Amino acid sequence: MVASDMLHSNNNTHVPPPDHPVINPKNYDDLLTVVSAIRAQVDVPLEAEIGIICGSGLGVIGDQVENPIVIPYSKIPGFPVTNVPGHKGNLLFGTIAGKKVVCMQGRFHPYEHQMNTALCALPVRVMHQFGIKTMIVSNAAGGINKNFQYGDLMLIKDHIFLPGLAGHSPLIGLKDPRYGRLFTSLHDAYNKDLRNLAIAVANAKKMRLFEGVFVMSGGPQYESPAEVNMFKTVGADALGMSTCHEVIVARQCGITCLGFSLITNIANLNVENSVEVSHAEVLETAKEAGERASSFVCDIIANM
Ligand SMILES: O=P(O)(O)O[C@@H]1C[C@H](O)[C@@H](CO)O1
Ligand SMILES: Nc1nc2[nH]cnc2c(=O)[nH]1
Repeated sequence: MVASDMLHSNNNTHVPPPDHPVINPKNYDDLLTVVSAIRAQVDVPLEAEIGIICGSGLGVIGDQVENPIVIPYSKIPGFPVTNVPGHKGNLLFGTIAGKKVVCMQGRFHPYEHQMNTALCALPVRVMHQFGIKTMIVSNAAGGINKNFQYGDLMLIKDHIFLPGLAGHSPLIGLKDPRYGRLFTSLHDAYNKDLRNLAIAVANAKKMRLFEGVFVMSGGPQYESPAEVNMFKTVGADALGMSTCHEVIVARQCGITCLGFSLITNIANLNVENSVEVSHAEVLETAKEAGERASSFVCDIIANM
């Protein structure tokens, strides 16, 4: 086993104390307590207009934040922590291209937290409390579309949220009206104007950029070839283990979303010549493509 494949022997520097209790994500007052705890960490007012979520190995996007205030997740009472290699576990406040941003340098995956998608999407609600109106979300994904190559970027135009369809929606059980509409519409989950802006930016940079449908499975195992074929049949172009629950919560909060996948591996479609998929490979591709992805995000923000 490669070191970076080991889930609990990781490169995170912020290991939480063992008694780090996590809040109830379905209690709105608990959310406000977390927000107050974050505000209490610094003596300057914290606010942001754009939220960013960095996918596996894409923490380099966070390195673009200027004059960052860095708050480790482990220092935020009630906040979950991540143990997945390639996710640093910091909340950053600062600017990109003169715009105020808050960046999650590392996310929470439902497979790490007993499929508690509401808890994993909690940071989106936190970022909303700090004022974000727009969210840029990224992930590392396996490519299904036959045109994809390692390191390609795919704008997410729509999603298939398999855990959500199977009863793991982050909106289940929310009773407090302050959360917003329970029956959230996903008709424009990945905003068309923002996608058009991203396409214009990619064209100006002469970058390869695709648009496609992202499917989220529960993980943490990668998909079997038969499963990949099933997802291909229903119209998916790329496969991951995150993002959909975050975007759903963002839409409930009224946040406009832009999402993209970095194609870190090619998903196996043929059982007879399938190859091993590993998180080490995912991180390796993300490392190679990270600078391109972060420059793309910065240019989008500059043009917003
Ligand atoms: O945080 P993301 O969704 O980018 O992470 C992907 C999905 C799994 O956590 C991991 C698999 O290699 O990368
Ligand atoms: N589900 C899933 N997530 C990924 N993240 C990076 N690659 C993959 C993949 O092939 N499948």
